Amino acid sequence: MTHVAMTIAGSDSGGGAGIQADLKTFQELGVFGTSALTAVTAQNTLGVHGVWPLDPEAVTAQMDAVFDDFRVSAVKTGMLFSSDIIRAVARSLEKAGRPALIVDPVMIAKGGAHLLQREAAEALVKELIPLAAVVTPNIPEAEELTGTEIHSEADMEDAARRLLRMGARAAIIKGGHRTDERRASDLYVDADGNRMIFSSERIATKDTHGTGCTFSAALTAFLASGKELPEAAEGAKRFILAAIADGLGLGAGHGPTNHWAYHRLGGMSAKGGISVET
Ligand SMILES: Nc1ncnc2c1ncn2[C@@H]1O[C@H](COP(=O)(O)OP(=O)(O)OP(=O)(O)O)[C@@H](O)[C@H]1O
Ligand SMILES: Cc1ncc(COP(=O)(O)O)c(N)n1
Repeated sequence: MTHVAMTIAGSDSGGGAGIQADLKTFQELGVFGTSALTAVTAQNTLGVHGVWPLDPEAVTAQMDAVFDDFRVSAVKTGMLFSSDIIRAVARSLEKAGRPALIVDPVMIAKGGAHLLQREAAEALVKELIPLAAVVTPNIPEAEELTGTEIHSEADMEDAARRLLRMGARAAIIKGGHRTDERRASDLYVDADGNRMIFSSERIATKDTHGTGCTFSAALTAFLASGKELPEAAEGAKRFILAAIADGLGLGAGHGPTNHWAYHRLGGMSAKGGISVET
């Protein structure tokens, strides 16, 4: 059976993040990728050089066209840019019968460019988080969404539980930004009472452009192909670890990760590197 996933995200001309990272990741994991583009960015490993959002109507039309013709098993959101686009996305998802939704609340690119307008964080909380099977913020995004400061694992758990209270069925706070920590550890909680830490060694590299997009796309692909949370989260952690560890050395700035590394290393059978703590 062919599983179909959808990404609703911005285009990264540099190919390491956004819709390009998502579709490459879906393909690597054997899931047919469809998409709704929200914005075009002119971007390379050195930064974001321009952002052109699409009309919300164009986002709705893309989503409706796909939903009218395909059985989509899981949908992820990435860069949504404005509250108008967020509202359009939420309406289309409702119309489509609320498919399994992975919300990656993309806000600011590494170089500081705003991929979500400041005032749109509220729309994310009101319109999309309540529809989410899982929400996957990094530390600054979790702080912004929950109005808390995160300095420790306990702070990560508190923020994750706040996201559950906002209506998400599960939350993963990604620890990539805690560069003072020796390991890269992500905290998972869900509404069924599970709490886990997925952790790996922290690879010393500057090539981490698109790690968040790639992680959430892998999570989406595993969910689309029938895995349950939290097993899908463990798979996504393995995928991103392989992609970071087997870097490509492209570009002069923060280079992309290697989307084909996981497959090449033998997929889920490549057990090394990850620890799961409950
Ligand atoms: N240097 C690293 N070594 C190993 N794993 C990492 C490293 N940096 C990030 N990760 C992992 O990559 C995934 C994405 O995490 P991160 O917190 O970097 O997301 P993000 O901030 O959304 O991405 P980006 O910084 O590219 O915007 C998480 O599973 C995180 O633990
Ligand atoms: C179009 C687009 N979407 C998202 C990100 C952030 O990417 P990430 O947080 O995965 O590095 C990006 N740089 N560009």
